[in-house]
Amino acid sequence: MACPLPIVDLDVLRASVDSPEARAEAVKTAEALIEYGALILRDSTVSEDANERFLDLLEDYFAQDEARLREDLRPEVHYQIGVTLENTEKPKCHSDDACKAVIAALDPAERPLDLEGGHADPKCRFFHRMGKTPPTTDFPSLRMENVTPRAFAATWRQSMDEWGSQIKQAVEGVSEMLAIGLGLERGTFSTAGEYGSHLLAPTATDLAKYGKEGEIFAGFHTDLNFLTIHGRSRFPGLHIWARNTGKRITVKLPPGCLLVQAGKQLEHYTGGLIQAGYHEVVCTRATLDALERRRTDPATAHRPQIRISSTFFWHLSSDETLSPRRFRDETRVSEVVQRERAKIEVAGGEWPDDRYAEGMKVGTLVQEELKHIALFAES
Ligand SMILES: O=C(O)CCC(=O)C(=O)O
Ligand SMILES: [Fe+2]
Repeated sequence: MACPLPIVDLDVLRASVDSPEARAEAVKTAEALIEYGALILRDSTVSEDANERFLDLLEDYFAQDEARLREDLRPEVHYQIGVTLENTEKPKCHSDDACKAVIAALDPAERPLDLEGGHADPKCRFFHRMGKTPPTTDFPSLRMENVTPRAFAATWRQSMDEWGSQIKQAVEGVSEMLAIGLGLERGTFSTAGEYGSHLLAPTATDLAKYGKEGEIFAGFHTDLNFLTIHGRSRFPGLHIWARNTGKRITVKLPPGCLLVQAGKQLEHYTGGLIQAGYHEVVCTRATLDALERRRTDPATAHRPQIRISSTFFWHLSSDETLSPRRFRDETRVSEVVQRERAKIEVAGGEWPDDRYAEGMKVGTLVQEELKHIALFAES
């Protein structure tokens, strides 16, 4: 299916938060996340050149020898900083009956590529933390210094922070538009995420090794954070599923645009009004065409054949308490929320008020989810 995702313009909100146009963009943001679990974002403060520089840096980093990459592994903190190598992170569906049921309910032609093999993903990752340290916390293991790779010591931090802070600001803008669109105070989510353990989290897939049509780079999954934002990748392959249509959507980002997706923290916060979006990354014909262009263009032929995603995971603060009941109470007069409730009721369904635990801390949710994806070793 071609890309039907709504395009939301953050510049409109920045120009004047009280204008009718800003209000319309805010409603569009909430509706897009309810309907598709994703949206395309325009934000003129995010520079495409900065994304390109970031992609170049990460290609060079992941082109290093494995021995050099291993210096940056931190399994003792569940890989939550530094590098994760290929075949470590597992797509959550392996260990989750609810996820398997989602796949079973899809039309066979719209299902993700087969996960039955139970393999971990061939993608690698680098985690660079971008959160503020909370003054007190029940989750002290989150206080960690970032890893600076040896060969890039002079410039790494500055380069990561340059791109990371641009997309962090963009995704915080989306959290504000979402709050307004849901009828909440503008700062509801941005304040709840003030001490979030935000992560710049690019993935890297070796296309020389895994560039075969049908290869799964990242198996069908949802993200465990609140909102995910991605800059453009040089290689297509990301598919998402909208909750209501059950159709696989091939994501095509127009130049200068970003992709935003809903994660598990947002799903829990809203008691399931917004659901974390399922997605996968696979090697398609289009991925291989992009690889062929890269191999044959003299300007890029010498560059590493590695697919980098410029991904950022925006979190709520770990000590924040999730209360779907409070959300329900605070949105009783929200037009968007009530319209959605009515739709569910007309369809004979019920609002899933008690499916999500009341009073769970965000940090606990994260730890539960990390166990599912094989990164959280019990100690
Ligand atoms: O590689 C991508 O484009 C997205 C990766 C992804 O889904 C993730 O990192 O959670
Ligand atoms: Fe993801």
